[in-house]
Amino acid sequence: MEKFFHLKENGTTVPREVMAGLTTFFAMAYIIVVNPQILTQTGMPWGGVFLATIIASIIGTLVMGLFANVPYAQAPGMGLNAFFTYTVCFGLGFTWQEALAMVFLCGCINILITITKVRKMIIRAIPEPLQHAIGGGIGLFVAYVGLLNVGFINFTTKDPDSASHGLATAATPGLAAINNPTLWLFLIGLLVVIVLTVLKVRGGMLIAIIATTIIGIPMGLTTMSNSVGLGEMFGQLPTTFGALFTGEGFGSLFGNPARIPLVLVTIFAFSMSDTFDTLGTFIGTGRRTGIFSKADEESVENGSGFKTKMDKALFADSVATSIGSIFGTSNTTTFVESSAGIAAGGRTGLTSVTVACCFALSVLFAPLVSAIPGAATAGVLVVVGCMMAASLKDVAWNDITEAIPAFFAAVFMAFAYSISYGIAFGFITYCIVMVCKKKAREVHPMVWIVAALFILDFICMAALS
Ligand SMILES: Nc1nc2[nH]cnc2c(=O)[nH]1
Repeated sequence: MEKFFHLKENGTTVPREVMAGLTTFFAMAYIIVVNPQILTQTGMPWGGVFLATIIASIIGTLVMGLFANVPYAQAPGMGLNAFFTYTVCFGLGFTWQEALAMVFLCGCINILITITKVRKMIIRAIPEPLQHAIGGGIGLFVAYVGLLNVGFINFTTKDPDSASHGLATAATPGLAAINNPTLWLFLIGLLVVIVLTVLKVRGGMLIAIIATTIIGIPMGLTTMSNSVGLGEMFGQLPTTFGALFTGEGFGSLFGNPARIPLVLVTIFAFSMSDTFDTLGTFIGTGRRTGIFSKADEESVENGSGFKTKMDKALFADSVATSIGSIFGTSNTTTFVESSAGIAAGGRTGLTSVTVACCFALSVLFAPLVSAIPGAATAGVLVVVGCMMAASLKDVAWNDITEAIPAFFAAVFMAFAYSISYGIAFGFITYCIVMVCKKKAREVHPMVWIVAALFILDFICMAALS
């Protein structure tokens, strides 16, 4: 164990890693039920997506732990499963088999830009203040994921008459009325995790999740209502497994030449979002905790192959998407919830292996795992977000030229509910600021390229919508 994971060298122990793994798993276990809820709207079978979600998470997380030896867990991401269902299938009219084929190609592009070190070159090119802003912004994003999951922040639909007055008709965000048991349980959980964190109780996050789940029993919130038979689940897996390679997947995707530009633009949008989601997660969580050192990030030209932790972690992330799509799920990505386990002391791949074991057990204990209410984990995500927001202190906020790109990167991440779009706005405004300062030449070519690609992405998305 010691030899494989280098626990001493990373200043950690087996119990700490296992505790961190459990913390990360409980913080992200909701994806096991939420991902099927979203993807089945496209017509995919529940049991098949449920198993695909777990299998993709196990494989992706194991590769991360055993190959890269870093404490990150992977699962199908919430941003991209919504994009898969609502934009690609509902909006653009692709079938779920065709959408899976595009996710597979997006995974292949990820692998290509990882082995050619393009992803790492992008990381290196990001100016330091933007890196801090991305780290802090991920904190805002994590906290927002928690608040939205539990409905503490909700959206009230505006009066449709607003349109006739030239006003936006979309929903207005606001604080929910605290008049239901879910929000009471969330506040209890938040209180528990704040107290345990401030008192520096070891395993405080995990204790908070378990305690809140137990408190939820008499409140009727910790229930096993999501149970499905194992036989039923395995019976449905063949419907999703390999569906992308059939005539309904790749066969039909490239069968109509008139639709190929649309297919290419959609794959491009998938890839931009997936790539920058991961970069943001690694930069945001890995730097401050020392999981990835600066030297690790900078070693890009010094070697070929996968020599550093960062190279291996990026590779682990890139293979998971294609593997997940073969089993039947949208893009698998490195979860920001891994930061809960990192905050609990996780530093090596043993944390990830623990998460992967929990995912494997969750097939057998599906009703039990799905019984953990969102209200029990949301408080942990808010406090983890608060810890990660510390990176914002390294931005020189009184220098407006640094503050503008940093603000856009950090705050848009939460406003747009997308790590990638936060990074997009950070890059674009950074280029604008540098041009105004007559320092355009100092901008790394990679930053120009990425900013231009994001603008192209926004134009394509606007044209398609
Ligand atoms: N990085 C990341 N973490 C997540 N956790 C839940 N959904 C996501 C996602 O889309 N990206």
